[in-house]
Amino acid sequence: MSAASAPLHLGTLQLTYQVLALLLTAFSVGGALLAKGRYGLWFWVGSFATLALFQISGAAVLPAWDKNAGYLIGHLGGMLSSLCVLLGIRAYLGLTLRWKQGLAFVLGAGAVCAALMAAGLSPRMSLALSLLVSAVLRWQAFTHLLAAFRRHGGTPMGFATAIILLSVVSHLVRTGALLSPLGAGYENGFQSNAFGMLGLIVVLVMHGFVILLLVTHALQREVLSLAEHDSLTGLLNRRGMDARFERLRRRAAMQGGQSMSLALIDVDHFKAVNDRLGHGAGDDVLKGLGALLDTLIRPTDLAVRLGGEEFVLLWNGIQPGVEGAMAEKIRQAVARHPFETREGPVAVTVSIGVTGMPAHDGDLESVLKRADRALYRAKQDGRDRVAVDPG
Ligand SMILES: Nc1nc2c(ncn2[C@@H]2O[C@H](COP(=O)(O)OP(=O)(O)OP(=O)(O)O)[C@@H](O)[C@H]2O)c(=O)[nH]1
Repeated sequence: MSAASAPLHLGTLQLTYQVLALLLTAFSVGGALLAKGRYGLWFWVGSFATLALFQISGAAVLPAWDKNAGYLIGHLGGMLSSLCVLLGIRAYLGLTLRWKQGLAFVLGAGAVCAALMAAGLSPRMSLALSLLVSAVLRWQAFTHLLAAFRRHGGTPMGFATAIILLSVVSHLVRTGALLSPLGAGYENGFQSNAFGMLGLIVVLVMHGFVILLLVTHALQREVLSLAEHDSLTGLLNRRGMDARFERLRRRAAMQGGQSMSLALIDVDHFKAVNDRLGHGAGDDVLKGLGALLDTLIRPTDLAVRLGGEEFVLLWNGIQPGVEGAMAEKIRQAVARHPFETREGPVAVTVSIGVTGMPAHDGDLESVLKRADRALYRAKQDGRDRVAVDPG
């Protein structure tokens, strides 16, 4: 990492690298400010800044005092930068940071590097060790990203994962090269310094790409989530239900054809609530109903706001024939629940049309039609009741 810190003067190449590193730092600070510090971007900024600052001080300042300290500070900078990459990815994925353990690991490795050089071993060995430590930290970052990619997919996440893996490989290759006869000229040779600086620039550009890819991935997920959720209640909307239904149906079919049931829920005389208390209070009722329905289902079931005052519950993996009783429990829970609104508590009732379907031949359109037929009956029969369509 700190091949750049070897010469005691700032050559043209070195200056170019450091200007580039500072420009990239400024660029990512701007990006982080724009993104309001989300996605753990500050750690990425840290990774740039650490590399740049440590390289500059390692190359330009400390060697005048102690050449080995110059090397050491550069090697430490490389490891801290890799730690920033790991923390950035952990923050981005919402994992606990564990920065104290990371810092202790890096500082411990730094102490070993210092001891190696104090014992008369070449800075080459210290660099090799620090690159190995960086590879370990980056490998952890890679495993986190890979797990996230397996869960969520997405091309940008795939590329980001591949780039981090590439950076692990490049660190290992550099370690190998340093330990082989190829690394012999590390301390003095202009060529190996040039090679080292080129490596650093590649790492910085890689970091830049990973940031862009992760931000793209996060934005893509945000847009998809907005498109599939209802803004008032936060429940899935029709599009979100369509997207998940097929997956649920296939899973239920694979698990031995367990059946699914769909309940279509409609608030009774909702127009009267709006007319009496205003649209705002009506919205509060819908929000409260959405929240209540969400608490009444299992995490594997779906709660959906289909539109207006119409909701859907989709139960999967239930025994055939129990859907009527389940819908009745929902009806009673709604009737008992006072909904908090800006105009005070409001009580509403719901009518529910419910129907079951064998998982293997469920077709959402026809199931919805059957539930709608049952709902129509529940309304006709006087509301605040459940009607079952036998399918
Ligand atoms: N506050 C609010 N009202 C909505 C929203 N979407 C639809 N509505 C209202 O919901 C009411 C639905 O009225 P209707 O379809 O006549 O049904 P209802 O009054 O509930 O009567 P029944 O369903 O026959 O019991 C209409 O007044 C719509 O304006 C919404 O997002 N917020």
